[in-house]
Amino acid sequence: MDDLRRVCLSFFNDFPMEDKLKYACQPNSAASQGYGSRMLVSSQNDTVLDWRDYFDHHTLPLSRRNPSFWPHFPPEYRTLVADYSDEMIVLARRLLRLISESLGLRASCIEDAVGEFYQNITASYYPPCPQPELTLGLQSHSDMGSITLLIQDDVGGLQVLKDGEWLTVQPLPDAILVLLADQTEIITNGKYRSSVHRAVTNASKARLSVACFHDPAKEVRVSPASDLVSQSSPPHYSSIVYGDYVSSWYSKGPEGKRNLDALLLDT
Ligand SMILES: O=C(O)CCC(=O)C(=O)O
Ligand SMILES: [Fe+2]
Repeated sequence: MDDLRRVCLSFFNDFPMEDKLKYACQPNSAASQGYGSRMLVSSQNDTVLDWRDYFDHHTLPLSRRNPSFWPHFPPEYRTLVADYSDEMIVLARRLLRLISESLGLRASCIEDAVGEFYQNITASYYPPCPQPELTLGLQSHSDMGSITLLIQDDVGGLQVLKDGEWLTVQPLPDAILVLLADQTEIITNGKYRSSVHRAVTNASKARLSVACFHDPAKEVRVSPASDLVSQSSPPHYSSIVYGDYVSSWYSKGPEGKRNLDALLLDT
């Protein structure tokens, strides 16, 4: 984890901008792989940008993994990202099995509902911000997919919303933070909630985090697990094709959990 943080930080800090831009993601396409600073594609000019640069890597399934699109410096960068991807998918699966079992479901229930995992790894770099009170590093959102595994450095700035209050997640060197995401909330019919989080900036130090997302394929239709739904326990969410969920997220923006809230049924 330390090695991964080190090489990611080195890409943002040690590369001249013209070299970084050789890896630029496509400007008008949401979630394209590469280096960028603008996650949301909006037709409006008044969009508030996050105080963040990022590098997004497509890591799984292996058919999407092409390390030649990733930074070639430091030399071990690409191997470290690939190895990290392989380790994190094992952990993500284990956690989803435990979550399924904790609800009395068969262990593979959430995995079966997600189908083949689409994993992306995003390194986020938040430069020092002269007036941190005026902006956010990353606006309030919940992640779209099933489960996110996140590591951060020792600077701190990640906050999670709990009972209406923003709590700062204290950085711990060896901690992997587990953030449940929206599709797990749908599949578990709200028994597990996706976490609302954001990143704040600070005036003096740059901050790095690396998030590993695990999503369904775009064509998968996600709905509450049938074993959790009965006459006495009706579904709380309408089903949705994951690709449609992603499109709406990118076009409207997250604003906390508004995209998930739009699926809530009146029960
Ligand atoms: O930088 C962080 O700690 C949060 C990153 C995050 O939430 C994301 O990339 O979705
Ligand atoms: Fe997130």
